[in-house]
This record gives sequence, structure tokens and C-alpha cells, in this order.
Amino acid sequence: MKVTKFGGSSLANGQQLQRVYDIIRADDDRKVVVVSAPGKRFKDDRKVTDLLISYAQATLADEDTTEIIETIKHRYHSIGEYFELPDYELADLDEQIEHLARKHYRSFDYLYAAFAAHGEYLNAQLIAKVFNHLGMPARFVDPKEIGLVVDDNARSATFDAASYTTIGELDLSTSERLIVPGFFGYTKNGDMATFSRGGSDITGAIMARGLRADLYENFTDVSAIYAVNPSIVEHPAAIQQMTYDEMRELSYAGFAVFHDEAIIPAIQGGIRINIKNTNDPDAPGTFIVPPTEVQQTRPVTGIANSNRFAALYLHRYLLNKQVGFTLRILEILKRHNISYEHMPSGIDDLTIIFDKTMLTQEQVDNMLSDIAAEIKPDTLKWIPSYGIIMVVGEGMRNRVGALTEIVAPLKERNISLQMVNQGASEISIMLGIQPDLSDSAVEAIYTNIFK
Ligand SMILES: Nc1ncnc2c1ncn2[C@@H]1O[C@H](COP(=O)(O)OP(=O)(O)O)[C@@H](O)[C@H]1O
Ligand SMILES: N[C@@H](CC(=O)OP(=O)(O)O)C(=O)O
Repeated sequence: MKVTKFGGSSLANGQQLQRVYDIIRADDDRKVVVVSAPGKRFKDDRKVTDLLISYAQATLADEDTTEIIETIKHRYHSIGEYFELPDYELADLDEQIEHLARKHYRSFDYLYAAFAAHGEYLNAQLIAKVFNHLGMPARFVDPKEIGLVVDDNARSATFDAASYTTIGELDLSTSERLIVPGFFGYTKNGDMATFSRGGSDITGAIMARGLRADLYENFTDVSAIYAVNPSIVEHPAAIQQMTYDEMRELSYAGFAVFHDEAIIPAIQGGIRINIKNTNDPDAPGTFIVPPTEVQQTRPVTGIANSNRFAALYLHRYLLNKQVGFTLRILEILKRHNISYEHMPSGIDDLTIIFDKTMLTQEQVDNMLSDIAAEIKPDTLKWIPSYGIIMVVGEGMRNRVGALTEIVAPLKERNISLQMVNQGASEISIMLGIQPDLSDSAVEAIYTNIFK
């Protein structure tokens, strides 16, 4: 049995959904189908999830929501119309879209989460209707029905591993394809809570592990994961195979094609992952597998970069001699509910790197003023935008000269680095860089290593 997940780009319109239908019909093992919300149909289009977030904002601000509601309805209707689905089949979806603004929510975060989750929730219902209409028996499966429970972090939830038991009880002996909406689960209180953005990949991995699938197929809009983001380098090398750990580091650092947290259920369940292209389903794609299955041919598998970070730089003489110094800083972070990503340090300096998508300005201001007052550093600097490049490969374990090979081409372009972290992970080297130089640096490193 396979769990097969389709991303938003694969479900953006009726034509794409027809391809998805053909892919599922072609293989009876594709029993459990996890779906995202309709994504972008063209470059400047808006994802349905983003439309729903605008609807949530307008509702909160008590603004007129007529237009945004119509835009959202239209996205689902245009898919239904493509398959000549009778109008009455969509009436129920329309009602759910309108009802969203009338419901009571525990907090603003739960309101946002419920609106955003409806992208997937409604799409899975619609897809089950379309498949039945086309003659393939299908059933919508609400995550509530299978006990997909998450914690109380409404917009960046973590899955409760106890749910694997109830998910494993899902009856697969039926002739129906089971259509599961991605991206969200329910808290113990019964509220909808979403994973972080792109989180339908996580639902797919959870389902694959819970049901002990033979394979987790993840269909997207590229024929492979490439060694570098294809928007930075034209026609980059395709990766045929990579290990779980390589994928986790690369997706964390910017390979948006697969969510970094989605690797964990796959590792724990030993589930192989195959990234494939909905528009080119015969291409083999990329396999993400345990390290024992990968034959390494080159030291570097991929190079990822992301500018979603911010950093705090702190200097204080004799910092290295003060017992409990880092603990005091971490206590301030905890007080303001802030998590950090990395913390490289020197004898008198410390840099703390944050994911700025997880921070509000208010949290930053409060943290900085508490650090200034309680730690009294000689220098305290906030760097609002900080880039990270991650060069990843199992072949880099204990490899002499890896760093030289990575850094040498940067000299030619006169690119300086703000931080180099080698050794924290055996399979990657992390570089801190000024965001506007990041793409150019990635291109230079890739060209030196791969060409
Ligand atoms: N190294 C990479 N290899 C392939 N695609 C990448 C890479 N880095 C970033 N991407 C981007 O990821 C996109 C697919 O991810 P995403 O848009 O989340 O897909 P989906 O809509 O299927 O969930 C690709 O279109 C590509 O632009
Ligand atoms: N629809 C959600 C979850 C998701 O995984 O979407 P996509 O498959 O389009 O990346 C989002 O936009 O974040």
C-alpha cells in the first residue's frame, strides 16, 4: 500500500486534478491520498490558503468579506465545473466557507488556523466528490475520524505520536480511495490546528507511518529534487537518491519542495519517500531512504539557502568565564516564548540565530530590552535579516578539505561570510551570509563542486 500526497501545485485547477485522478487510477496500491489546498495556477496567482488567511484577517477587522468569499468559492467551483459536477454538490462547501466567519474561536490563533485549514478540508471533500463522479469510489476522511491529534500550538502544531494507534486502525479493506486533507489536525479540545506552512507533507508522512505504507509518494511540480534550487541555477543536477538526514537539513535550509518536519515520521517508521512530478509521472523522481541504501558518489548532495533568519550579536569580555551566562540569556528567551535556531559562540561573543517567521516585533523588542538590562553586554546588535547556506552531503563526514572547496569560489566573487559552522552536524557545513549575496554564493559553490 502506498500513501500518495499531492501538493497545491498539483491541485490548482481541474486540468491538474484530472492528472491526479489518472495517476491514482493507474495504481491500485495508491489507496490513501493526502491532498493540499488548491495552489497557484500561474506565477502571480494566490494560493487558496493565502486567500483564506486574507478572509480571516478581514473577518477579524470586521471588514466586508463578500469579495474574498466569492474568490474562494470560485476556486472550488471552477474545479467542479471542469468535471461537470452538479451545482448542488458544491452548495455544502459554500455553506462551510460562509459559516467560518460565524463560528466562535478560542483565540485569534485558532481562528486563523481554522480558516487556513479549510483550504485542505474543503478540497479533500471536493476531490472525493469528483472521483466518485468520474467513477472511482472515494471517501473523504476527516482527521478527526482517525484521531489525528496535535498539540495546542494552533498555527505551528506538533503531532501527538499516540495518534499512530488510531490511524493504524483505519480500514483499508474497502474498495474506496481514502481522501485525507493535509496540513491540520485537531487538538484534544477538538479545535483545528495547522502545522507550519507547507505542512501537508507532514500529514502524508504521518499517514504513511501510521498505516505502515510500503512507500510514501509525494507528487509536486518538479521531476526531481535538484542539487540546488532551480530558481538559482538553470538545469541543475537531479538527485536520484539521498538519505533522510540529508533531506532534513536541505529542506530546513530552503528546499521548499519537502517540509523538513515530514522526514521524522518517515525515519521513525523506516518509510521510503519518492518525490515525483504530477506533470511527468513516469520520471523516477528522487528517493529519500535510509543511509544503508544510498551509494555515495560525491561529497556534496545539495546546497540550500534561506533568508528567513534574523540574528542577535552580543559581545562581552570574559563571556567564556562566566558560569550560567548562556542560561540567563536562554531564560530571557523562554520568558518571551522565543525559540532559537543556532548559537555559535567565541570567547567574548555570541550570535543567536532565529527564524524570523516565528517572531513578532513585540517579542524582539522585549527580548532586546531585557538582555540589555539584565546581561549588560558591551555590544548588543540586532540583525533583522540574516541568510544561511547549508552545504549537505553524507560524503562530507570526516572529509578533509571540504571547507576549502566550498569557500574558495566565494573569494573570486569577493563574497565574505559572517559565520562558518563545521562540525555541529557531521553531514553539513553551515554558512552565515548577508542575504543579498546568498544566491550568488550558492551559484558559485554549486558551479565549483558540480561542474
Ligand atoms: N532543490 C530543489 N529541487 C526542486 N525544487 C525545489 C528545490 N528548491 C526549491 N524548490 C521549489 O519547490 C517547488 C515545489 O514545492 P511546493 O511549491 O511546496 O510544491 P507543492 O505545491 O507540490 O507542495 C518547486 O517548484 C521548486 O520551485
Ligand atoms: N496549503 C498549505 C499546506 C501545504 O502543504 O501546501 P502546499 O502543498 O501548496 O505546499 C500551505 O499553503 O501552506
